Amino acid sequence: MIPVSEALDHLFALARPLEVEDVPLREAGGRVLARPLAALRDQPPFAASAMDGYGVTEAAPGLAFRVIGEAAAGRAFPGRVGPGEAVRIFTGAPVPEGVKTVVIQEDVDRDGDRITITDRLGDGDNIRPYGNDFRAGMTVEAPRLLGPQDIALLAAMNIDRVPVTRRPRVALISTGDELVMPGETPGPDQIIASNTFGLYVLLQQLGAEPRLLPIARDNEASLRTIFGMVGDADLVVTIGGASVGDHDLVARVAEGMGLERAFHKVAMRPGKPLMSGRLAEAMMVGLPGNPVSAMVCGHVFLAPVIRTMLGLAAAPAARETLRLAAAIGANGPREHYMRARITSEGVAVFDRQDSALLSVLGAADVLAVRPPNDPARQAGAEIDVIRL
Ligand SMILES: Nc1nc2c(c(=O)[nH]1)N[C@H]1C(S)=C(S)[C@@H](COP(=O)(O)OP(=O)(O)OC[C@H]3O[C@@H](n4cnc5c(N)ncnc54)[C@H](O)[C@@H]3O)O[C@H]1N2
Ligand code: MOO
Repeated sequence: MIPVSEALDHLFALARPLEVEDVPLREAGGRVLARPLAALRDQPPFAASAMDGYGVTEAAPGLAFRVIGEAAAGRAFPGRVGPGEAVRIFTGAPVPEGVKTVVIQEDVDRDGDRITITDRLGDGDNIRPYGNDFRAGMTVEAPRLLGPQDIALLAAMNIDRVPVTRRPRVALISTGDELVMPGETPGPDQIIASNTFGLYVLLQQLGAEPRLLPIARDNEASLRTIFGMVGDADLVVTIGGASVGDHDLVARVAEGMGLERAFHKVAMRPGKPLMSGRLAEAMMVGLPGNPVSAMVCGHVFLAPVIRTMLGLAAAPAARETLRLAAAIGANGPREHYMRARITSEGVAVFDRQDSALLSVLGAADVLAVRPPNDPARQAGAEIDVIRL
């Protein structure tokens, strides 16, 4: 058994960053920017009014002006504004030549084409200077996971196609005679393939392209057949059959098909029988079958692997340090990822930690991480958590 950190090092060495593809801007959300992008223009491309009001050469309570025209967003006032003159102006409009300040309309009395500034004058000139948001050439750096705000910025920079890292293709193989798909009618000794679907969605959320392969049965021929269907997957993930039982055949069959194994068994709870290696062009990760073990390994190992393939920094799942809501007992020799919930009192670790309990995992919002041989802890003690 190797420690979690060593397993992650092996996984990072196996995970290859994928190639770059260009996508239309609106499809770039949730993708990883692969190369820096530079703004193609200045923003705003003219000094712009920040308010609805009147553009004037100077402003003070009591000053009066004659309104000589209008400037709206997308329709500039063509002339120059001189002393005693005002231009009706709207938010986003180019500020005409000569205008030094925009007086908001709430601070003005209007009578026909005459305005008089009242004594309620606010601060500032209400003018956004030319290029004060960004200038042409300003860059958005890569790698970067693009969110809605980034897309808005890239659009303003007039970028319509975005170089992103290709989505990793992940083949998901469930194994076991006992499994049927959700919606099917299980026999009396069968259960529903559940973590398969949890992992599918996790992978999707990570920016991968998961593919569900048919369930492999607990015999070598069936496993070989399904392994033969992984096609051009970058990552092959098996679920179950990873342990030491007579029907746990994944390692043997994968090795028969050329798996160069990097490790098998990690000193963690749950997730001990994890394995990984290289299988022809793909990377393979064999997850334990227990539903919580598979999902925990998804967060602890698959998520960092997918991020690495997407070109993001090879780093373990992010942790935060919080405080325990109640005392917990000593930990054993394996790093323990305990299902827990954040409450107003702190991190409440659930009593029931069996790795088959999806209902408990469903009620959890964090994994509380206990180092190997961590002594008993009192309420209020610090504890690291990984958000689910
Ligand atoms: N003698 C030992 N027995 C076990 C050990 C051990 O070290 N020595 N390790 C235990 C640990 S830890 C785990 S975790 C499990 C993992 O076993 P496998 O990876 O071989 O998984 P299976 O035996 O195939 O299944 C375990 C459990 O999970 C259910 N399962 C499997 N796939 C799915 C799925 N896609 N969706 C829902 N449920 C699934 C399966 O029916 C079993 O109940 O081994 C321990 N045993
Ligand atoms: O991964 Mo196993 O759950 O440690 O029960």
